[in-house]
Amino acid sequence: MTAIVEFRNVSKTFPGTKNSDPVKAVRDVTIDIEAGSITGIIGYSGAGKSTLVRLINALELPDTGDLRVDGADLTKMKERELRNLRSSIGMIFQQFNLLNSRTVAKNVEYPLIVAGVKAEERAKRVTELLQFVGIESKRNQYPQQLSGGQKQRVGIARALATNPKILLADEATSALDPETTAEVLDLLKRVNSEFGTTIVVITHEMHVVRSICSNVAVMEHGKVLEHGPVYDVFAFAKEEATQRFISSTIQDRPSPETVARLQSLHPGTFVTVSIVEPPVQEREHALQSPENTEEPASSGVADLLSQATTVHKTVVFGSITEITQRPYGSLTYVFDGPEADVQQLIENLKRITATQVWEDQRSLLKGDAS
Ligand SMILES: Nc1ncnc2c1ncn2[C@@H]1O[C@H](COP(=O)(O)OP(=O)(O)OP(=O)(O)O)[C@@H](O)[C@H]1O
Repeated sequence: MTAIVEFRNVSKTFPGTKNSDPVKAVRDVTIDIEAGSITGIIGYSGAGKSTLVRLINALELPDTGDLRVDGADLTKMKERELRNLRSSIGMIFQQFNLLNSRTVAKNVEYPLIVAGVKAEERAKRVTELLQFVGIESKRNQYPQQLSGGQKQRVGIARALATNPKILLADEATSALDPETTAEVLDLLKRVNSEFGTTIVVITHEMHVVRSICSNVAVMEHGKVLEHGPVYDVFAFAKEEATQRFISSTIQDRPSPETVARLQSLHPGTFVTVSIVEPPVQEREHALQSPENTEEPASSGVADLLSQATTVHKTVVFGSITEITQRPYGSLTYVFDGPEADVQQLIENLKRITATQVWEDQRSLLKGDAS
């Protein structure tokens, strides 16, 4: 893996005002952003996501730490070099930030004029870009005549005009409806795969991460809590903040209320098992060593269940989805049978996958009219 952005112990504090204390927006962050990746930066409002990303294109400068972008040490650059860096990194925004007094074509042409590209070449490039984002027929219209999705296409064409190696997207789909969001995300995927552009996506929407990102960093209070391949961070989240994020968008486990209702219908021990594959590194290791025949948890779980012949098993809740083309989710079973055999089965399951044994939740149903 080659890093195109390297943060080393980077911090950024905004000075306080008369009425407010200084804000430590980014605290001691050390991460690499992989060249050619689509990396999501997630976290609640105020976590420091925008500041982290604005450090990459030098819209903010670090107070301490080292920051290398495409091999160059940003903290040692002179103002002119910083200006060059800023114009060499594309950026798109939630509110599109188009120039309303200029046509679509003129908006896309603008960065080329700033970069000193000759008129003939500019015209060719603008047409190419508008074709790529699928909006050539609107070239002479003004931004206010366009839908949100069309405006963001113009934003993407403009951001790509100077062939940036890095494209930063700050909540670029948050103002769009779900269908348009999907189209814009597809377009970003094409930018990544056809031009090899590294894309850094700030988002509070987990489905954005699930559908396009290869890597993800989770931020809270200015710190990067976890980062790595999306599947590994999601399936093996260590930090509570990450787990909260995941459960807020992927309802893969029954709520305690659901379990309470199910418990009133089924006698037995309620057990929820995670259905995930091993982390990426372990999987790659397994592929490289043919003697290693480790199975995904789903087949291991199935084997253990079928071996426990004295225990009756009923699936009462299940949600399995895909994250980066790998299974992710859980199944909830009711086990009924001799106590020792049920406990043995649970112990065996715990050895291969995250396994939650539910206490009796039925007290939650008290006062419930239904
Ligand atoms: N220019 C600034 N001056 C002072 N404080 C700032 C400035 N920019 C950001 N902050 C503060 O730094 C903290 C992190 O802000 P930032 O915008 O990076 O977070 P975020 O995770 O992107 O949040 P959001 O999703 O709401 O944009 C916040 O407390 C914010 O108020």
